[in-house]
Amino acid sequence: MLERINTPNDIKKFSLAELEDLSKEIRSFLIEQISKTGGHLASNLGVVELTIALHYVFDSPTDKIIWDVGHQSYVHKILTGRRNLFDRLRKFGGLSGFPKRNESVHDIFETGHSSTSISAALGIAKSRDLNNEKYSVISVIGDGALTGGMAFEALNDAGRSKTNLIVILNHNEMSISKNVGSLSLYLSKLRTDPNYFKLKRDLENILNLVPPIGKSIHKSIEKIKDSIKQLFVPGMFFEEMGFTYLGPIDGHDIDSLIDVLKRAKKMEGPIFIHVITKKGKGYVFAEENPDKFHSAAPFNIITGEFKKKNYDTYSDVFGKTLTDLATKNDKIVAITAAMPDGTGLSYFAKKFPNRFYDVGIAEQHAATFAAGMAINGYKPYFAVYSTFLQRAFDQVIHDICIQNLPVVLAIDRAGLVGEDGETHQGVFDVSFLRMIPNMTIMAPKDANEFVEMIKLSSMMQGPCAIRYPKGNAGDYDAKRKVSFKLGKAEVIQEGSNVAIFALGRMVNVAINAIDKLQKNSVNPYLVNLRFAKPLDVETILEISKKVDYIFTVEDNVMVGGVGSAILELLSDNKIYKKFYRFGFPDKFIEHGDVDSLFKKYRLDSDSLAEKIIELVIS
Ligand SMILES: Cc1ncc(C[n+]2csc(CCOP(=O)(O)OP(=O)(O)O)c2C)c(N)n1
Ligand SMILES: CC(=O)[C@@H](O)[C@H](O)COP(=O)(O)O
Ligand SMILES: [Mg+2]
Repeated sequence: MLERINTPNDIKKFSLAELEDLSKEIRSFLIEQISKTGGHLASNLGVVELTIALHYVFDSPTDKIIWDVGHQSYVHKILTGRRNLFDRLRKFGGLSGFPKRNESVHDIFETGHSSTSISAALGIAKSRDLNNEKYSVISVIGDGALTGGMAFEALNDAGRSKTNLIVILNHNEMSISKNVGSLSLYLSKLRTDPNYFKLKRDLENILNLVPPIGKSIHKSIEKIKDSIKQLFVPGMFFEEMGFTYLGPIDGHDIDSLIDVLKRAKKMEGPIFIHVITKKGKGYVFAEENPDKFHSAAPFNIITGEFKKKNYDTYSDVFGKTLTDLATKNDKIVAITAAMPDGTGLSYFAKKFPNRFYDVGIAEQHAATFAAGMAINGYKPYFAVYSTFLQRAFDQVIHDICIQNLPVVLAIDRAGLVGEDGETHQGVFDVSFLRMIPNMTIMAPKDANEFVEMIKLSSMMQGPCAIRYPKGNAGDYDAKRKVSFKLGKAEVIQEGSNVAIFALGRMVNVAINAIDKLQKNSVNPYLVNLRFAKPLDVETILEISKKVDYIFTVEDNVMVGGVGSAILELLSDNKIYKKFYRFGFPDKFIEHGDVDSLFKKYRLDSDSLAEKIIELVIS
């Protein structure tokens, strides 16, 4: 059947049985493809029927479907003519794993970070009304994404707006890990108690039988109705917020889904549809371990096994080291915004469940929550992906740094993350943290240094950030002591005439360029900066005075990065040398494997050496 689908119109004449067959075919296709490429399998398996029903009932792209986070948009991509591109899903130059407007007219709004879809949908709906146009606008949001503050801000605004808008909650009780929070408990209550739904219908029928006798009596009856509803009716929270609540609906029953979507399409005002799904549906290993198949590496379909990982990632090193430190320091607490596994904090959570906090997809709250704990004498570590820390920019300034609180930002996935692309590359943190007073920023060149940085951070009296990359941390010995001091760089190699100042992961890129440089008679000083703030002013100035050429290397955007910081320092000290910055340009970095991207942006060792040779020799 898939062969016959090139646009959503192609499914509109299908019978229910054909739609059900189609859902099976799509599931097999997803499992087959993602087992080879990797990708967000479990979330997509969970929305197969919902996506089919949406495209069956609505007319995309006239009707606008907006996917929150967008990691579950693969089925939508299959139905909108992109099936043949799945061999290159998330590969360099291939199909994106998220909605992209330049990929298809059916991708209405670009996403990647969570909890934005209701705001975007409301904006589109409001502007549609200003234009006197008629079409449906639908936001599809997961229960995990619904824990994000923006989603509440948007519900709050949309509910009183009376605007025609449909919000579909895809409720599977999972974020990446088990979903958390009181709203999640409330939703689960609605999901698991079938009496609620029946009671709602019965109650409404009974209450509607009460005849409106006289204006004031009518008012009193309405009040009584409201109080009774308040006590018993499911979805009352959403109803009270101004939405018409429909549900809960079995999200794997296409017939019911089509029915409810058709009803919603005809209704006025904001509608909230509560759809119950199973994350990983239809693939036993993903159903049993939805977290492992959330952002899955390639796997064996028959056994459900991933290639064995025989190394520690930086996240593992972080999780293990912090757990170690916390055994000796009972003030250490750990915070995540819905990423306990990705950040390595699951080690900590297992050993210290009472000192571990998963606050949901709520980075802003997490940062200020950390500040609150610090006020009371605790030492909070907020472990967060670089890209998601962007959400908490003001909280870092206003709640942590102004009060100079000893919160540690453990910034995972700093620099390129690769396959997730523009929305996820962690290439801005040095720039946006560097300008904040009181902030210290470190970046390790390897795991041994990383362990020292974590230890140092546990003793710091003010805010600090450690940024480290995704992936293999290489060999390390947690017990090996690295000579290390706050604000001091490491001079790896003495040289003449040329200096290279490199930060974090890029130090090794520079080390690997040395051979080629020396073969071409370029003998540089090589400095591992370790600190992007405060800079090691003494070492940088001393070496800079001795050379004619200065190169800085970082895996951050060049705008405002550590290269800019050194340039400012030299200028302030009236040292004017030939200066060249290696880093990411002033553009968003697309998806692809990290090696290809480093090559494209000429940040691999060969490109580095070639450029330096070109500038110094010619
Ligand atoms: C601001 C932000 N923080 C964290 C993430 C990482 N993240 C991606 S998907 C996800 C869980 C989403 O859960 P849900 O919305 O319920 O979708 P499901 O995968 O269950 O279908 C998380 C935490 C993100 N994309 N954006
Ligand atoms: C969609 C999203 O934001 C996450 O699922 C992210 O893709 C996870 O990235 P990692 O695979 O690096 O943990
Ligand atoms: Mg979910």
